[in-house]
Amino acid sequence: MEPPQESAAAGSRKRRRRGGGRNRRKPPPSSSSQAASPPSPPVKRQRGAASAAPKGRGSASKPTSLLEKMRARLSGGHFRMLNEKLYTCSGQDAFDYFTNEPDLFDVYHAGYQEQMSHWPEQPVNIIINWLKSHSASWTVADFGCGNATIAKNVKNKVFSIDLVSEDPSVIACDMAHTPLEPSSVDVAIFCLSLMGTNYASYLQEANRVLKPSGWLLIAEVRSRLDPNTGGADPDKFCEAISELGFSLVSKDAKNKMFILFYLRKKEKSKVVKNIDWPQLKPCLYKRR
Ligand SMILES: C[S@@+](CC[C@H](N)C(=O)[O-])C[C@H]1O[C@@H](n2cnc3c(N)ncnc32)[C@H](O)[C@@H]1O
Repeated sequence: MEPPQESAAAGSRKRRRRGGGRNRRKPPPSSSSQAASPPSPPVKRQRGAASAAPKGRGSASKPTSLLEKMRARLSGGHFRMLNEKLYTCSGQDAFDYFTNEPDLFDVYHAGYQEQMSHWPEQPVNIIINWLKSHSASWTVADFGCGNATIAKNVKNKVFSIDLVSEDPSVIACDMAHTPLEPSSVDVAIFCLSLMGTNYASYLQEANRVLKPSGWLLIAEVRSRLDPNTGGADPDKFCEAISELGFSLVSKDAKNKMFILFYLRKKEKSKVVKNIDWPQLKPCLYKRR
């Protein structure tokens, strides 16, 4: 598979800098708190900072002046608004929204990184280690890649997919409809990214692009899958994915903030119509 073309993305970035920026769907690669309580405010995202930030330490520097404090408070509120939007609208609506306002992607990710800096462990790091312990020749699709941390930390060929492309290697699209070829990837990853109300269509897309026996890794916020706090029943969630054509290999529920599911695409599966997908509770962050 060829990587997405650089020129289109570079053009897209230039257009955004001019203020009229829009996402461009890249040409298809050819065959080839959780309610965490935020103490410190989000800061502007640094590229690649996700994996570089030491655990348990915020990437934010402490605001000193009153003006800085007010700015931080405003951007924290903005992050929570964007986060709620992503959890309560469809992928297509989210794509249209961020395409029209691509700078909001930075606002969202600054706030997201700030929240993650308080998590004792980040699921993306566990996934990176899992990939490193398997074949580097596997092709990976990272659905909802954010800062493309996975692509930056493994040797594998990674198709990084998100609503906005700030890097030529990231494919900007609604991940319900990617330009990837059918049966073309060995691993599909959703790391805290099953956000839209139509999340089932993202998993259907992963099913389409995965090779038979390919791996599906899903990390989700614990509270979204906790029936005791209004979340979905994790067994029902797994049952629905199984009806889509996957077998659960293992479930890692030992982390405080998230659950990780390791599934494999069945060699052959009969098509189940009308799968009963449980609703995943939006993960809304409290104001700290
Ligand atoms: C919570 S962030 C996680 C980012 C990254 N996976 C990580 O673990 O650091 C979720 C990401 O999914 C992306 N996302 C949500 N819905 C999407 C959609 N329909 N299509 C593409 N990306 C989407 C968001 O833009 C965001 O970057």
